[in-house]
Amino acid sequence: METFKVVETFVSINGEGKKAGRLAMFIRLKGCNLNCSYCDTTWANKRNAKCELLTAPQIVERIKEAGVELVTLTGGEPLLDENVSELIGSILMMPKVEIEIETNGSVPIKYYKERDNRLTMTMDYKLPSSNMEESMCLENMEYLKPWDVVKFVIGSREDLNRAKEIIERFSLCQKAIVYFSPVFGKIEPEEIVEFMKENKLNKVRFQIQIHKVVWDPDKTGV
Ligand SMILES: C[S@@+](CC[C@H](N)C(=O)[O-])C[C@H]1O[C@@H](n2cnc3c(N)ncnc32)[C@H](O)[C@@H]1O
Ligand SMILES: Nc1nc2[nH]cc(C(=O)O)c2c(=O)[nH]1
Ligand code: SF4
Ligand SMILES: [Mg+2]
Repeated sequence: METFKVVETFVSINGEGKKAGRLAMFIRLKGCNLNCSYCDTTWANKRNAKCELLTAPQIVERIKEAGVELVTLTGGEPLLDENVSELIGSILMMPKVEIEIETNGSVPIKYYKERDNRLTMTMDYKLPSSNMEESMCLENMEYLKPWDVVKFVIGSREDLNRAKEIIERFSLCQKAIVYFSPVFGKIEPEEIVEFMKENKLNKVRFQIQIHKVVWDPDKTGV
């Protein structure tokens, strides 16, 4: 049976996205195809990162034991694993369980177009300060569902202007739920709110990663 490279599993409150504040079981898969300037999980992307090789039924068992109703599949980049749809299918077999996938915007999401709102894509659009913008898969914008999230993680004024451009170019606020969030500690959060006010971004939601306020920002497993 296929196995998945799991660098950590833990239960915490979800600190990001539209399900923020709710208890969630986090499944973090190893490895990433990007190298964002601000990445807070570079340890999980290293070739020699320690991981467990777990089958889909083993992961499902962990979720059942934890007794949570929300699963956040993250990484690294979770959609890089060629068998990930098998894992997603197994998790969705559990009645009541919802799954949210944190994906970096560079991997096609069109393969998941037959889905309902128990499967949410929380997709980044990587802005100039990440140094990864050229890797974005723009075709993904056509496969967003109304319950999906597009997240702009902002580190500079240039990022703010670019985010606005992209929102307009792809009518993103009509297609999905849009968030602006600061690169932690890199930009005054107030500057983002001022930009939203100046530009009347009524449909954009502002968010700060909750877990970095509750715990030490460098702590893993929370
Ligand atoms: C660690 S990534 C893993 C999932 C996927 N690789 C991605 O980038 O979406 C999860 C989320 O954390 C965000 N993130 C990473 N480092 C951050 C930082 N220093 N400040 C704010 N958000 C950060 C990413 O932009 C992404 O939205
Ligand atoms: N509490 C908590 N919430 C999160 N939401 C998304 C996370 C991620 O690393 O993808 C994350 C995380 O690492 N911790
Ligand atoms: S895509 Fe996600 S995991 Fe990969 S380097 Fe960027 S923030 Fe980190
Ligand atoms: Mg995180």
